[in-house]
Amino acid sequence: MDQTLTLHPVALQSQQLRRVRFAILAGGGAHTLLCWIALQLDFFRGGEFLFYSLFAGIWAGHLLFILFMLMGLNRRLAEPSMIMPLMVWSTTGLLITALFVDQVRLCVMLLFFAIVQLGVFQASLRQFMALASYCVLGYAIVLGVICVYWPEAIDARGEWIQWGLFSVMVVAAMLLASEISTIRFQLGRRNQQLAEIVERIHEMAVKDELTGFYRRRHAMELLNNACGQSARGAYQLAVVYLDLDHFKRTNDQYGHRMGDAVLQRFADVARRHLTKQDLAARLGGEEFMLVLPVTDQEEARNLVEGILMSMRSQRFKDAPGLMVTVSGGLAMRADGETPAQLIKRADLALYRAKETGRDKLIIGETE
Ligand SMILES: Nc1nc2c(ncn2[C@@H]2O[C@H](COP(=O)(O)OP(=O)(O)OP(=O)(O)O)[C@@H](O)[C@H]2O)c(=O)[nH]1
Repeated sequence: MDQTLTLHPVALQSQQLRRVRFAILAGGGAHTLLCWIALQLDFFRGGEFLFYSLFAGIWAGHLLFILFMLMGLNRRLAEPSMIMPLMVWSTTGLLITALFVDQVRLCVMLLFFAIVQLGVFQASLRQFMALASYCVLGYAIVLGVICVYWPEAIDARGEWIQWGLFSVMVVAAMLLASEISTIRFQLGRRNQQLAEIVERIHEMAVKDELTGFYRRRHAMELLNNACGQSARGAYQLAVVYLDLDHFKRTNDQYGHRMGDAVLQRFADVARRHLTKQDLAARLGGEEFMLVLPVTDQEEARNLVEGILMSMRSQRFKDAPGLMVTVSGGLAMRADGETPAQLIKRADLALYRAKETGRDKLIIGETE
């Protein structure tokens, strides 16, 4: 029965994915170029074969990520931009190559800051911390391995000093990321509050406060849509006008507040009989409209008779003698019939129900 407004951020997501794909290509390209220059300058221990084998593996990983995105498989993931796996993979690429580029190791490791900026607006602070720890520890392990296996290739003291500097820079970057993360969190909360306010204003504009049913104007728009869908053969459509009997008497005898309670009780009872596809509106005072997509007239009649019967059996604690009945007029949408004609027939049927004794449902005839 509820119509909710949902914002579908598909465009935003695809823009984000394009950005990620570009970052993979640009970042991967910069990393490859830097190591290739190192290779040309004879700084790449292991030579050409190792260089090409390593980068074939790294690029295979990058291209797998891109392929995964192009095939749309990432949309099934909780985090479609796959920022965290991507950052971990790219950092791993840096660490592996850092093992072989002796003179420009720090330059290669500095590319980590380019990797971090990829997730600056998406990853959480905890994710950043985990990635930073992985990178700093990984860098330390790389240096440890070199010290053990190729001690002659490096100046260990100088390398550890560089590692210390790098670690300090990473901590500073994490503090900045934490600031950004806090701002992002506050903005997110503000956005959430705004969305809730907009939702509430929308609810107030389209829904009646007392019963929670749609107001007349919005209900007529929804009825137009439902008529269109019914005309395209989606379903048969029943429009029902319902009116509480002798409601003025209820107000006069038991007071306006009791009258309000009766209206709310009617709404609760009707709601229990309706499904998500049905639409209920308060047209004004004690007059209501139901729009029911059904398979046939019988289904609609049974549903409305159920509401009428339930209302008959309602009792009110503050007004023990009060019995509330409801009259109704039902019209099935005929081929080519406009919403206005359909409403008119339902209203006429309601009028006849009132004229012929109330507490009953009359089916409107087709013209
Ligand atoms: N308590 C309450 N009463 C309302 C509200 N809106 C309209 N009414 C009252 O509903 C009553 C409607 O009375 P009528 O139109 O004469 O209809 P009725 O007494 O139900 O008579 P029939 O429809 O012919 O059975 C009026 O007394 C209105 O003041 C509301 O929101 N709350």
